[in-house]
Amino acid sequence: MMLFDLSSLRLLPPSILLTKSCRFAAIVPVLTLWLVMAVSLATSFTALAKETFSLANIQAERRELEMASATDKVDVIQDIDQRIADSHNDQVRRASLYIVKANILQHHGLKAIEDNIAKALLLIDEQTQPELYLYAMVVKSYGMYIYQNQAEQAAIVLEKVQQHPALKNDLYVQVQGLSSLLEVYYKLKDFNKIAKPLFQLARTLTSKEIAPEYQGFFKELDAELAYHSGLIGDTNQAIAGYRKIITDSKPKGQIENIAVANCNIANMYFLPLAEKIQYAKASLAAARNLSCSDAMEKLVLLDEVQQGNLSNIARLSQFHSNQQMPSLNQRSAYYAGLAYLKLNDLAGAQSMANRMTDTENWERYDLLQKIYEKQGNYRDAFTASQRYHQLRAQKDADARALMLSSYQTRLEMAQEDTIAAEQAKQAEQLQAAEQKAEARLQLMLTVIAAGVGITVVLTLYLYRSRQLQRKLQQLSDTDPLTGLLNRRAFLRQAEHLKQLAERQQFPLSVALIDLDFFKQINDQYGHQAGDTVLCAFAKAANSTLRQTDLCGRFGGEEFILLTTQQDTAAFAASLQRLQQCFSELCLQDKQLGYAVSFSAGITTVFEQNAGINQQIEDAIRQADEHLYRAKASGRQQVCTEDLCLQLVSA
Ligand SMILES: Nc1nc2c(ncn2[C@@H]2O[C@H](COP(=O)(O)OP(=O)(O)OP(=O)(O)O)[C@@H](O)[C@H]2O)c(=O)[nH]1
Repeated sequence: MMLFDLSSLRLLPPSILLTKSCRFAAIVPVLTLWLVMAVSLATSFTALAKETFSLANIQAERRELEMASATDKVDVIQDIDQRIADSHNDQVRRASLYIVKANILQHHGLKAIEDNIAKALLLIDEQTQPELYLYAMVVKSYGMYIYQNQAEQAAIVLEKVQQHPALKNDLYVQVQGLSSLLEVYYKLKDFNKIAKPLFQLARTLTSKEIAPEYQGFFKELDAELAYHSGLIGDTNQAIAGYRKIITDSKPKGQIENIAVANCNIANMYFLPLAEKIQYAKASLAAARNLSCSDAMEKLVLLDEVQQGNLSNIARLSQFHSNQQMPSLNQRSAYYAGLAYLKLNDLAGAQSMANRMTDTENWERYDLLQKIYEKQGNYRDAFTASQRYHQLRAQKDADARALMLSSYQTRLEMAQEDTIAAEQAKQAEQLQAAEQKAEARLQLMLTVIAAGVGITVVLTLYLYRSRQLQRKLQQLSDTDPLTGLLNRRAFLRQAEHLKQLAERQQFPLSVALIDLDFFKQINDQYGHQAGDTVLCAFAKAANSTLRQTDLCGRFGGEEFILLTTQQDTAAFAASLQRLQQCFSELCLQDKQLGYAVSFSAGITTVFEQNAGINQQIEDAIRQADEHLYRAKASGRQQVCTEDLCLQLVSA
C-alpha cells in the first residue's frame, strides 16, 4: 500500500515525488484541489464584482427607462414588465424596476404607485440597499401628497430622506426628493422651508461634481428647477432656467420644448401680465397644438380685450374651463367681466363673476365689487371690496413671507458655506500641521536612530581599540617567553611603586636574580630546554611571590624582583621559597628532570626608619654587585651587603 502526504504534494511537482506507477493516482487529488481553489477564487471575484457594480447597474437601468418614459409610456411599461419577469433571480433589480414603474405611473392614480412600491418594499432590505429604499420613499410620498392630500406626512418622509447619509450615493433620488419636497412645502404654504430645498436643488443641478453620464440626465430637471423658482416668485431664476432650455432646444429643432418653456414662463404667478403675454406669443409662435396652447391663446386674447378690442370678449368668455390652467380660466372670466362692464353689459359681467368659483381669488371680489357698484348695491359692493382687500393683503403677505424666507435661507446657506469652508480650511491646516509634526517626529526618530547607531558603533570601536591598546600595551610590556614584565615595563612600574612607598612609608627592596649554569643547560639539553627552565622560573615566581611584588625578566637568564618586605631576612626567606618551588618544577619536568638553582643579590631601595632612599638604578647596580658576590661565593646563594645565605633546592 502507498501512502501520500498531500501537504508535500502541493508544494512539489508530483513527478519529483512519485514513481510512474503511482503518479496518475496522486495527480488526481492535486488537480482536484487546484480546480476547487480556482473555482472558489473565480466565484468570489464574480460575487465581489456583482456586489460592487449592482447599484451602478441599477442606476444605469433606471436612467435608460426613465429617459425613454418621456416618449412612449405604454411601450416602456411593457418593457419594464418584461424586465421584471426576466429578473426573477435578482431581487434587488426587480425591486428597482417596480419603483421605476411606480415613478413612471405617477400620474395614473394612487393604486398604480402603491401597488408597485409595496412589491418593491417586499424585496428591499433597508439596511443593505438604503439607496433603493430612499427612492421608494420618494416616489411613495409624492403619491401620498398628490392623491391623498397628505402633504404633511409626505414632508416628514421626504425630510427624513434628505437627511439620510446614503442619499449622497444617488444624486437622482436626491434631486427627485428635493423636487417633491418643494411641491409639498408649497402646498403647505410652508414658505420658511421652501427656499432651502430650492437652492439645494439649484446648487446640485449646477454642481460641477455631477459626473458626465449624469449631466444629460439631469438636464431634464432644469425645467423642474425653473418651475419651482417660478412658484416661489424667483422669476429671474425661473426665466433663466427656461431660457437655458430654449437655447438648448433651438439647435436641435425641438420646437415643443421651446413652446412649453415659453408657456411655463407665461404661466408664472408672479410675472406681470404684460410680460406673460409676451411669452405667450412666443410660445404660440413656436407651436400651437400643445396642451398649453389654448391657455396661451387665452392670454393673448386677454391682452387684446385689455387693449380695448372688446369684440373678442365673446371669444374669451367662450373658452371652456381648462383643468390644466384653472387660474387662467378664472383670470379670463375676470377680464371678460371687466370688458362687459366697460360695455355696460351687467348681465354679461355677472355671468363671468359666476364663473369665478374660487372664493379665495381676490379678482372675483374686484369684479363683484365693480358690478355691485354699477348696480348701486353699495352694501354688497362694500362687503366685496372688504374681501378683495383682505385677500390681496393676504396674497401680498404670502409673497412677502416667501421673499423674506428666500433671502433668509440664502443668508443661512451662505453662512453654512462659510462655516464649512472655514472648517475645511482648519481641517486642511490641521492635516498639514499633523503631517509636519509627523515628518519632524520621523526626522527626530531617524536622527535618534542614527545617533544610537553611531554611538553603538563608536562605543564598539572605542572598546575594540581600547582592547587592542591594552593588548598592545601588554605585549609591549611583557616578555613573550615567560609572560613576566620586560625590563622597560618593570623599570616604569618600579618607579611608580617607589613613589607610592615614599608617600605611604612602606619599605621597598630589590633582588637581582641570575640562573646558575644556564649556558650548560642550553648546551646540554638544547635551547628549548633552556626556555622551559626560564618559564619554570616565571611560574615559580608567580606562585610564590606576593601580589604587590613586581617581577620582571631583566635580560637573558636574569630576573629582577621588587618587594615590599619589611627586612632583608624576610626577603631572603621568600627567595628560598622561590628556589624551592623553581627547583621542584625543573625536577618534575620530563624534559629536564633535575633541579636548577639561581643566585641573587638583594638591597634595600627605600626604608624610612633606616633613612635609606636610593634611586632604582642605583639599587639595581648595588644588587648586581651582591649577585656577583653570590656567584663568586659558589652560586645558589642570596647575598646582601653584609652576608650571603645558601639557598636549598628541592
Ligand atoms: N635557552 C635560552 N637561552 C638563553 C636565553 N637568553 C640567554 N640565553 C643563554 O643564557 C646563557 C647565559 O650564559 P652565561 O652568561 O655564561 O651564564 P651561565 O651559564 O648561567 O653561568 P653563570 O651565570 O655564571 O652561572 C647564554 O648561553 C645565552 O645564550 C633565552 O631566552 N633562552
